[in-house]
Amino acid sequence: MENHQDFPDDLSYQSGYGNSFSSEALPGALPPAQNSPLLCPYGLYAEQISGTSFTSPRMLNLRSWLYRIKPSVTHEPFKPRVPSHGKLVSEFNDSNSSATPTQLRWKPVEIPDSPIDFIDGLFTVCGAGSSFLRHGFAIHMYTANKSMENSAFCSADGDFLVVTQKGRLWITTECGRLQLSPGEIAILPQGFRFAVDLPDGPSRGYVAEIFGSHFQLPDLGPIGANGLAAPRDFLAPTAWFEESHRPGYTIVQKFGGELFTAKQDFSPFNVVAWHGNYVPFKYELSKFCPYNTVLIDHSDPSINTVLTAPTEKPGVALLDFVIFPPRWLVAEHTFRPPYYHRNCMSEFMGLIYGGYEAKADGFLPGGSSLHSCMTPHGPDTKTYEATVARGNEAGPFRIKDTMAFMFESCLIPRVCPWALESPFMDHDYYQCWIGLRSHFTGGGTNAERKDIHEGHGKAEK
Ligand SMILES: O=C(O)Cc1cc(O)ccc1O
Ligand SMILES: [Fe+2]
Repeated sequence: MENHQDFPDDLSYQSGYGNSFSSEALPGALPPAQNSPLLCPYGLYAEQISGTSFTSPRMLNLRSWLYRIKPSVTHEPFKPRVPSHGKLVSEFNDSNSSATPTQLRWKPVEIPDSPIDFIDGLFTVCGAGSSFLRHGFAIHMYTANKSMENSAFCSADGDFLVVTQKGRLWITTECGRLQLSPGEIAILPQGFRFAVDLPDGPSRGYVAEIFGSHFQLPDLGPIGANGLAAPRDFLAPTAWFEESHRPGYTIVQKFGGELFTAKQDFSPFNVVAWHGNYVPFKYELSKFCPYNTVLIDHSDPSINTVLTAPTEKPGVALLDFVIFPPRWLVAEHTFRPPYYHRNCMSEFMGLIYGGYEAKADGFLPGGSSLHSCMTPHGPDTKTYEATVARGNEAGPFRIKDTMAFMFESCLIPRVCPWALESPFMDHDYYQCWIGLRSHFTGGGTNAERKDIHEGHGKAEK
């Protein structure tokens, strides 16, 4: 039995990142004046899900109240899943991953022909820190070709930010349903149960999971009150429930990177009404309103931050989600592609569609790259040569039909062995820079240079 085949085209959503929502699938299902009445309307159970400690400051406090047919606790004990998954990591150490300063790049991972759902198709590429210590992140990818069957997934470890790259996902959550197409992202917060159906068959994408922090919209500083990702473009689901008897229904819970299963005989999508601010969202990346340089020089990519998961240090992200969307390049006498650089933050990149402005070849939709802390990187030789050949007079140019993104973290990722040994690893990545020639015009001996500097010039000697 597939999960939930019948998503209507006109699913309704509620808008506004960070809002406090309320939603009823049956009129009057929300208790009017309190969260936890002795008896709830329709005989529902009240259940709270907390995404922050009870005592977190009001500005940061995240929680929702779910009114459901049976509470989540109604299940048999959790048991380690058989077969265990084996390719999910949530506490990165030298027994399961290794760090390397080498520039890494992967070709798009092929979606297998044999049946595989979102859970089994998920694998950790790299990450840092620990879900147990509530500080860290994991970057996963998934390839799947079939819907989850009679089961729901849940990460107790962290929030999922899902970037679909190929194939739509229909995601049923406890708060309602989300339809996700390539070019859209979903935030599925820690602890929420969800099921992934694949209406188009094969699907591939990226997931950033964060431990101990939640995504916020970035401050806009001098940009002002508008721009970048607008809160109203983030869509939360509306309440939807099913009251079906589902013998053998399995909750698959990711807990400390291990999978556990618990059986129950009903669907977990039995929430008839809910209210609160701890909710799943989706966002269409084409709605992003980019700001950028209008005269000279290349802006730092932080200007394109969609969401940021902060650490306790001001301005230092556990994980930033940054995009490189279509936009005009207009800077004068400027090297317009990304500059060559080394960064104390680590940069994982993916490509959803089109090409990426810093790489003429080799970085393909569905592929990825990792440039860790202080690892030098920048445009490939072809991009450099073509940019310089275009010269200073390049007019306004519109970057079109592309969507690349970056997960940027202050923590240094360790890479999982299956990612390092992957057949999709591009072992020749370094070659893309090897051809960068010296264009240095100040050659000669120090004495000759001194002469030139003092105006005697070489020819006069
Ligand atoms: O490395 C990358 O391609 C990402 C990136 C893009 C950019 O425009 C400036 C800095 C940066 O790290
Ligand atoms: Fe970079």
